[in-house]
Amino acid sequence: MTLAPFGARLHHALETRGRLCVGIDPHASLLAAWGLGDDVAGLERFSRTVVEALAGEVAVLKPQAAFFERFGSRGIAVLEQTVAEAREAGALVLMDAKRGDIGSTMAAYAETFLSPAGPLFSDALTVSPYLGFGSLQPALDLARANGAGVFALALTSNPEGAEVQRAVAAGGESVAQGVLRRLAAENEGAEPLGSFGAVVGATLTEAGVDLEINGPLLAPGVGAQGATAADLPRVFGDAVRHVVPSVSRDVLKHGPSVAALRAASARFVEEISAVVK
Ligand SMILES: O=C(O)c1cc(=O)[nH]c(=O)n1[C@@H]1O[C@H](COP(=O)(O)O)[C@@H](O)[C@H]1O
Repeated sequence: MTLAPFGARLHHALETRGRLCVGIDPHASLLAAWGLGDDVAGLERFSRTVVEALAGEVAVLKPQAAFFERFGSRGIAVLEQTVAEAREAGALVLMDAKRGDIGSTMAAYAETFLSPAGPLFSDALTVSPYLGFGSLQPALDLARANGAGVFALALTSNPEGAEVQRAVAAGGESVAQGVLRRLAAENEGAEPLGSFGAVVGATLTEAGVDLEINGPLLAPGVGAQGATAADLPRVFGDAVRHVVPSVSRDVLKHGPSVAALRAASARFVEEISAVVK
């Protein structure tokens, strides 16, 4: 089955389900708080509960691969199952694996996450452009061919990111602005929204870059990292209409109650809809 372009699928999901991405980040501390063991059985129960609670409700679920990989092959099996079940229930799955490497290796990462033949096929993948934006080409090409998307790190939510991302490259453009410019070129002409997004932290005091990339702007940092929905218009300006706020711990801490997880995510959707029209 050929999928419609990711940007169009995301646009539809945000319109119908509300503007929110919830991260599936099974921290050891959350497993303990949910009364689960810090083991594969705990991981599986945690992930299944989040999928049961939210995959039929929120636009995007974002499993953070590291929390599955730390259990080795059995953790990856849980990740495969999580992706499949979440997609089956109607959520778009954004695999948060932040991959980035020389082009020939990037092609293998792209095969892993962006080829429908693979067991980890996801609707989109986070990638790091810091081996040079051009090194991402195999992922961009495979995503485009398969109706998937890519989110490249532009201005991350952590304070350490600025030393690299705000650095001014030859020609006077910041490194982050260069990433955004290349994403805009990939999205040129796409309607209603391009498939190539940027990650821009909601925790920034100001963006200070041109965010008009005709693509989605994933905004982690809402909740546990201190940003709120009310910060979004200040950080994103007019481009706030393309923002996809992402929350992990501040939703997940309400589990294991399915009803409480749903209520928490619904509260975020409501708060966000009050500031992003
Ligand atoms: O790509 C990401 O999702 C990401 C980028 C970024 O700049 N900052 C950031 O926090 N993230 C991820 O977003 C999630 C944030 O989790 P919470 O702070 O618990 O909401 C984690 O999975 C991070 O790895």
